[in-house]
Amino acid sequence: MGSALLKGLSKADGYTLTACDLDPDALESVAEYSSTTTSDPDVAAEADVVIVAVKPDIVMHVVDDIDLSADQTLVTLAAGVSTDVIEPHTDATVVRIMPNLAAETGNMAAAVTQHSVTDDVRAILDAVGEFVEIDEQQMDIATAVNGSGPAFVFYLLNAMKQAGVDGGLEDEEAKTLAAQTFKGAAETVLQSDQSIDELIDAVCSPNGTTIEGMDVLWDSDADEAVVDAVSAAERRSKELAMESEDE
Ligand SMILES: NC(=O)C1=CN([C@@H]2O[C@H](COP(=O)(O)OP(=O)(O)OC[C@H]3O[C@@H](n4cnc5c(N)ncnc54)[C@H](O)[C@@H]3O)[C@@H](O)[C@H]2O)C=CC1
Ligand SMILES: O=C(O)[C@@H]1CCC=N1
Repeated sequence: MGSALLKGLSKADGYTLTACDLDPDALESVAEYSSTTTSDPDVAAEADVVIVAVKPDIVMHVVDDIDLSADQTLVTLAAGVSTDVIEPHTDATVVRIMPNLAAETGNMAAAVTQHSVTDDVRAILDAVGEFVEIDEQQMDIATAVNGSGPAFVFYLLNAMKQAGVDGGLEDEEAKTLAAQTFKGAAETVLQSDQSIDELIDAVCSPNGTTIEGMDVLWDSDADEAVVDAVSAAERRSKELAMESEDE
C-alpha cells in the first residue's frame, strides 16, 4: 500500500518523498518514485508527515522505534488499528486513514478520521483521489467498502470479462470492454446528479437488451453476496481492532 501511495504522490507537485523499507527489493521497486530511499526509520521520521504502511501486527513496534514531535503528523493506515491505540506511543498528531491501491493511478477512494485530520493529510489524499472524513467508529465498514473493495470489484469485473470471453470475444478485448465499462459507470455515478436507480433506468431501453439482464439480476441474490462479502471484511477489521487493543 505504501508503494501505491508513493507512486501516486510522485505525480503530484510539491512533495519530497522518502521511502523507507527494511526489504531492499521493496526499496528498489520504488526508487524511481522517491526523492530518497532508506532502510533507516530515523531518516524517514524527519518528514513533516510520516505514513506508517506496515502490517497491523507490527505497526506499534514501528511507531515505538521512531521519535516524532508534536509538530509532526503520523498517518496510520493499518486495518483495525485505532488512533487511541497509537496515540500513547507518539507525540505526533495521529491521523488514521483507510486508503486503497488505486492511489497508484490517482484514483484512490479513502476514508480519514475527521477528529484528527489535518490540512496536510487532506492535501495528500486529494492529490491521489477522493476522500471522505468519517467518525473513527465507521472505519471498520470503510475498510471493507473502500480498502478491501478493489478486490471485490476485480472479482465482479472478471465475471463480466469472462462472460464476454464465453460469448466469443478475445481475452484482451473482453478485458478492455469490461474494465472500461466499470470505469465509465463509476465516473458517471461520481459526476451525475441522478440516483443509481435512475442511471440503471437510463440504460434500459424499452423492450431492449438491458432490461432482460437486469431482470435476471433483480431476481438473483447477487446483491446479498456483495453485502455478505463486505460484512465479512468488516467483521475481520473489528477482530483486528480487538487484537491490537489486547497487545
Ligand atoms: N494492500 C491493500 O490494498 C491495503 C492495505 N492497507 C494496510 O496497509 C498495511 C500494509 O499492507 P500491505 O501493503 O498489503 O503489506 P505489504 O506486506 O505488501 O507491505 C508492507 C511493507 O512493510 C515493510 N516493512 C515491514 N517491517 C518494516 C519496518 N519495521 N520498517 C519499514 N518497513 C517495514 C515490508 O518489507 C513491506 O514492504 C497494512 O496495515 C494494511 O492493513 C490498507 C488499505 C489497503
Ligand atoms: O486485506 C487487508 O487486510 C488490507 C486492508 C484493506 C485492504 N487490504
